[in-house]
Amino acid sequence: MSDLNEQPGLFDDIDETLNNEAAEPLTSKNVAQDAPLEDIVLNNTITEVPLLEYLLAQNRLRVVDVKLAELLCANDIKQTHNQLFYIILLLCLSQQSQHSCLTLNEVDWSNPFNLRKSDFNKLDGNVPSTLSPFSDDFNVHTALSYLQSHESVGENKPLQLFNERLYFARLADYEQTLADRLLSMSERKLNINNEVLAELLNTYFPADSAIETDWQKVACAIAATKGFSVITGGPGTGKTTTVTKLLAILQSLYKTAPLSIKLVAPTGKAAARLSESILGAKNKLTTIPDDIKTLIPQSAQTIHRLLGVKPFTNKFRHNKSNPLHLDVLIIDEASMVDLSLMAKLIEALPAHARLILLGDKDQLASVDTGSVMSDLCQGLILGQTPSYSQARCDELNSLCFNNEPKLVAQSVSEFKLADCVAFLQHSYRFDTQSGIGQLALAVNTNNTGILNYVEQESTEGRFNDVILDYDFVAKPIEKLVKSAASHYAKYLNLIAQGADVAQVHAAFASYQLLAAVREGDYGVHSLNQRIERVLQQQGLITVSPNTHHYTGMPIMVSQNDYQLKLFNGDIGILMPDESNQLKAIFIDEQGNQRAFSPARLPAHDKVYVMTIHKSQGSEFSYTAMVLPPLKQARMGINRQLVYTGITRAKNKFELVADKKVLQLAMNKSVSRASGLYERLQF
Ligand SMILES: Nc1ncnc2c1ncn2[C@@H]1O[C@H](COP(=O)(O)OP(=O)(O)OP(=O)(O)O)[C@@H](O)[C@H]1O
Repeated sequence: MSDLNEQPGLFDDIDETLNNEAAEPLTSKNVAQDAPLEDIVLNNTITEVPLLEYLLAQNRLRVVDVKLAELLCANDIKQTHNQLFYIILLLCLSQQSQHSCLTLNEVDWSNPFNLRKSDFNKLDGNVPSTLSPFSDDFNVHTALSYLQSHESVGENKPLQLFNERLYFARLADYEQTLADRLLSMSERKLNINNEVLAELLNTYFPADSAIETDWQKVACAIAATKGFSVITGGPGTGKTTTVTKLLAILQSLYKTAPLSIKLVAPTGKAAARLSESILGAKNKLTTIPDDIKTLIPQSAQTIHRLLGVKPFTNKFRHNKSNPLHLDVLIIDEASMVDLSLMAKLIEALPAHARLILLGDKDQLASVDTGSVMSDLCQGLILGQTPSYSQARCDELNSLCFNNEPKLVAQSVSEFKLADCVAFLQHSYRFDTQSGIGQLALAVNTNNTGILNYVEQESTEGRFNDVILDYDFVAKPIEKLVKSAASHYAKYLNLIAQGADVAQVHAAFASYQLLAAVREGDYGVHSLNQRIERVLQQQGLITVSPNTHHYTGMPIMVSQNDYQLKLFNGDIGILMPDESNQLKAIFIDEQGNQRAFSPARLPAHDKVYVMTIHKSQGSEFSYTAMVLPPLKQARMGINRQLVYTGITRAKNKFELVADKKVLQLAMNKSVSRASGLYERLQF
């Protein structure tokens, strides 16, 4: 099965949820605190105890999972207890890897924990006699028949089945809520004058003979004619430009009663970036009349701020019974939004609202459970028309192309929302002359031909926006640390010169070193130390052994603090304030400066280097990325991770990696188990 057996904690931040959920109903994540192994009293029907002990000793399973499985199987009859117990453990494992469910027909029942017999050779004492606790003839049908008659499975029960998927009830409910609301939004009849809409589309997207199909125009037509839509595309394909034109079109259509539009993103950084991009697009788009421009908001906020966090709960001020006051909601960086947050957000929308999701379907999935964006974008292929129905093609051809049959139905889609999804396919930022764009394409499509081309062009100096350093033998890490220090010298010099906070922050954010892992020589911890040491040697910072904080230290908050309104992922820089007191100064998504004394800060880390996961939603003019050596890379490096890292770069990208690791990543695409798409099938 997919990546059920990966150990995420080793590589990424998936234990650090963006929305700090607490007090949720029963799941393996929140059922109880971990207890010592000896506290487990196993039901005497449990077989393969050495296997269980091995999984616990290897930290593959947690005691809390075992307790939960025991609890849910407490009343089972002897014959099924053992199997159900182990199935629930598999569900716990699946959820720890941020899957929404356990896909029963993908489980390898002969080796469900993906173990190697050779690993048992090193064991003393109780050696497992088998890789699987299930009998040889056990299969998905047996599993289903046991589960269907199980007292913990079903409506209003802790576990739920949907087709061949097993869920903790909470996640099944979120998925169903989301599917129902998206469908009803997409089916809502909108009162639009198609002639006026076609005219507006032609004004903002005049026919261009150089473009085969103007996908931006198609995207606008899709989003203007549906209550729910998705606009996806790679870096620089014009998502912000398109949505700005879309908002101009919508405000023109509803000129007599302007729409209340809200822009949100999952993190403060992403919201700040969206505000900046919308402002940039508004300034560039001279075809939008000024009276319409004033009706397009340019200030974005975080989803949490929009919903109104209730401190210390997992609840929001706005919900089904207290809906948001808005007509249109745009969610940028939607791939970062997890299932639970998306479901809560959708529930809080008033019945008449339109929802538009923006993002890159190929980026890393959300930190917490689910993969909503990629579920909704399943089946999109670069260079191909998405599977719109014939009726939708006719409608779009009439709105966008004066009835020219540019869009032709390819095949009948089984997906009920297929007509709501727009795919931007041409990058305006990274054309074929851009090494960054080509490298991102090579990785995203696992195309070694394009990779070879990028290598050749960058070696011969034709792609000067990409540096590929594969030379692991020559200890490139020294070079990388020195190079990072020389970049960071710029913002440190600005602090020394007393430059203003905005300038210092901008200089810091112009360069960022990303690492795929936390531990080891190529991990965040070690690299942070090394860069700090070089900066200290160069006299750019003064780190004293007695104080944890110093002038120039860049930090990233790692825990939400609702009181201070500082959130996981916020970046601050320590510098003296007007009264020469050392303060951590942050700039929020509205551009406001906020200073905190270091002692008051919530948990935070140094951030000369950040994980690729943490970099999602940000972009840096110069992005450097280091991947760990092959041995360490095998577990957690994948295509989505590397693609996300590359696409953070705006002007220059530097990769330090063993080429074999890059190839390994390109070959390994990961997906999360989810039933969202299935719930939206005809
Ligand atoms: N149709 C177009 N013709 C020419 N330039 C365009 C067009 N659409 C977008 N651009 C330009 O391409 C660049 C990227 O556009 P935009 O910021 O809208 O893309 P994006 O997909 O939102 O990018 P990001 O990767 O930052 O999310 C901008 O400079 C924009 O002005």
